[in-house]
Amino acid sequence: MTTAPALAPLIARTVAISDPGPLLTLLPPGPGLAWVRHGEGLVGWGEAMRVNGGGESRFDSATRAWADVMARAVVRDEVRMPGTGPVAFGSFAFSPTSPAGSVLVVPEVVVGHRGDTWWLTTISADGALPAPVTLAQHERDLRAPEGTRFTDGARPREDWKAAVGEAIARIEAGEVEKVVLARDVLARTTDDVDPRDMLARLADGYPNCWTFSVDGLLGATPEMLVKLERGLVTSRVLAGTIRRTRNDEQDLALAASLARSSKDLEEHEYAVRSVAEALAPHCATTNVPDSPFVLHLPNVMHLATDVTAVLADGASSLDLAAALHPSAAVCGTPTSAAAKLIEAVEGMDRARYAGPVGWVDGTGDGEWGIALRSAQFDPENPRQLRLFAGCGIVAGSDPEAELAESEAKLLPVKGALSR
Ligand SMILES: C=C(O[C@H]1C=CC=C(C(=O)O)[C@@H]1O)C(=O)O
Repeated sequence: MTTAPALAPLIARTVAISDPGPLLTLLPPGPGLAWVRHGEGLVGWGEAMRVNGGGESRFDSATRAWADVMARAVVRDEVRMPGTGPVAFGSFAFSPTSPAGSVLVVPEVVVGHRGDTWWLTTISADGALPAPVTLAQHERDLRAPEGTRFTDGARPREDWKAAVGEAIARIEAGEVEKVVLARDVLARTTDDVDPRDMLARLADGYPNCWTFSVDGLLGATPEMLVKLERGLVTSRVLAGTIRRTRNDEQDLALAASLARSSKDLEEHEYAVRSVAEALAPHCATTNVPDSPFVLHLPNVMHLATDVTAVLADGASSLDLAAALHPSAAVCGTPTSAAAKLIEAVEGMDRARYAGPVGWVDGTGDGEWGIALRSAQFDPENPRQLRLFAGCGIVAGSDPEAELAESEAKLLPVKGALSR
């Protein structure tokens, strides 16, 4: 783990501001940070502090580093809402063995919006007062470029289908009940991609999702691993998917069949159970609805359950994300056997795809989504990105249908990169 700079206290000041325009238009050129849904959320830029980590202890070391920083911080917060005061954006690798590790970034500037309130937080980590900031809007290009080429990533499609077949055989042999297998796709664009345009397209096309950007990982996830706000815990669990057609009537019939599909209900149940069990040690009461609802997104529909709970042990949102990861929505059941099966048959490094991504504030409140429907920029090459999608596999799965489902899940990011 590296923490820099060393011992100067973090100094942060939050003030209310008038509506500065849509959050995503405020990002200046460069690697921006974002967590936005329906126009609300946080954007940040500059880097007051960065904490890199990795391995099994990546969550612990991030939690400890953030607690140390906050213990020494000097904060003047005139707004006092979740997300005001200093915040850290973070992204964690799915697997402890991934070289992608983890990162927490404390920006120098954060702009937030919630309801009728907008705020500006300025942060410094060198002991000096934060520099004043003038906000400016930057028009974004919502039209995706032409000429982007997509090619198979670590494995050709036929190989991936064979891996799904292998997973089904192992499920039938009783090794696991459910496993999530993912694949990657490479995108090569003809011009440099401006991440801010990509974010604007994702937010425009998928307003019900959380559009995020942390350290070159961008996406629009529909799945909230955990949100903690003043003691109330919420988690949106997704598992069980059907592709949308372009016909509303047909989609309604498909939604009804999804809600009755025993294969999808089984896949969903595993995911809900894994979340409820992981929250239980931290919470006084947990409310799990009896049956899921169908979440309609422009590309797919999912079985969805909103789990709510009341925090009992003072855990932070980052602690809860660590306890919940990896849920059965991205790993499987039982967790450790499914993780081993993924290592054995998936054939790629997921890096930070399917890991927690989000933010935490100085009180521990925060929002951590699962980094789905996402792409990782190549730090060496702004014309190359790695896209990811995965599918829950149970005994009743079919490799061809899973490949088609993975393609449907790639649509948001593909659509943000090509016309
Ligand atoms: C693993 C992914 O989706 C998960 C979330 C929702 C539905 C899923 C499914 O039906 O397989 C997956 O569990 C992905 O989008 O890459």
